[in-house]
Amino acid sequence: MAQAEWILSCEKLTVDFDGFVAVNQMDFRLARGELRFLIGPNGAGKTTMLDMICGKTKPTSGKVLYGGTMDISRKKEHQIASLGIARKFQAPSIFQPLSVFENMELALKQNRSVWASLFRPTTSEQRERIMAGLALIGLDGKAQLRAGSLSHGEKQWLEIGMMLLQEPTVLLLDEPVAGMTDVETMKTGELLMTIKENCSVVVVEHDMEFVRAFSSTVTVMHEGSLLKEGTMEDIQSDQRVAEVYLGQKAG
Ligand SMILES: Nc1ncnc2c1ncn2[C@@H]1O[C@H](COP(=O)(O)OP(=O)(O)OP(=O)(O)O)[C@@H](O)[C@H]1O
Repeated sequence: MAQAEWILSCEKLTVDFDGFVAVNQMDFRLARGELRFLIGPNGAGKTTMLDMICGKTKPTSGKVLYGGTMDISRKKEHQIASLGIARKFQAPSIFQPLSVFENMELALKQNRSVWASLFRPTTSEQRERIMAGLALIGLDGKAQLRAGSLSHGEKQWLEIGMMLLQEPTVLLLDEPVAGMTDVETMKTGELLMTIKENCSVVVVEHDMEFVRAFSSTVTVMHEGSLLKEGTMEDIQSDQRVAEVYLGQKAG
């Protein structure tokens, strides 16, 4: 694949936390329009990889190329976010007392202060974008409900919907289905399959049923390094993966 087709390419990415090498010479490439799952046992370095991509943690060495050419590994977190790399953490950061619609309004006007944007009238074009976003995440029928009254899964979807209003190019998700019901988990997978048409997605995940159902390529990390990359079938039939990860889970 030509370099420009990789929306992200991490090359020999390494971070050393005072002598503890959490990620070690990690190569990771993400194609445009791809939904990639990043798995591995606890402490493998998955979250740290996302932290380095979004600028929360600075790599000790190696680089992250965005769009094939731009080295973003020394850029600040807000600069990386404004380039279109969005990071969602496990706990949803929504405004519980506000309605679902108001949360979306705030996200749309994110570059202004919370109070200023609340009192600025929403245009009909913005209203349409919000309703289209709510339809995508399945919350169009709940626009006027208080966000705090939503189920755990619905809150996660709302946060994803809010992030999508910023039209990111890459979405980084850390265990998005943790704590969800089976039905919510499947709906989330379907949502991600739709999202990836316009935005590449990286999902750090422990839920193997979820990964099996929605993955094409899976990246396995172990002790900070790449252990294996391939389809779920490739991963499951790999002896080393069984030993370090699936074997650990099974036994
Ligand atoms: N800021 C830090 N300082 C020191 N050590 C850190 C720091 N951040 C992470 N680590 C260590 O780096 C290793 C990798 O952590 P990381 O959270 O990336 O793993 P993970 O694969 O996401 O694990 P889990 O699946 O349990 O979330 C762990 O041993 C962790 O304790």
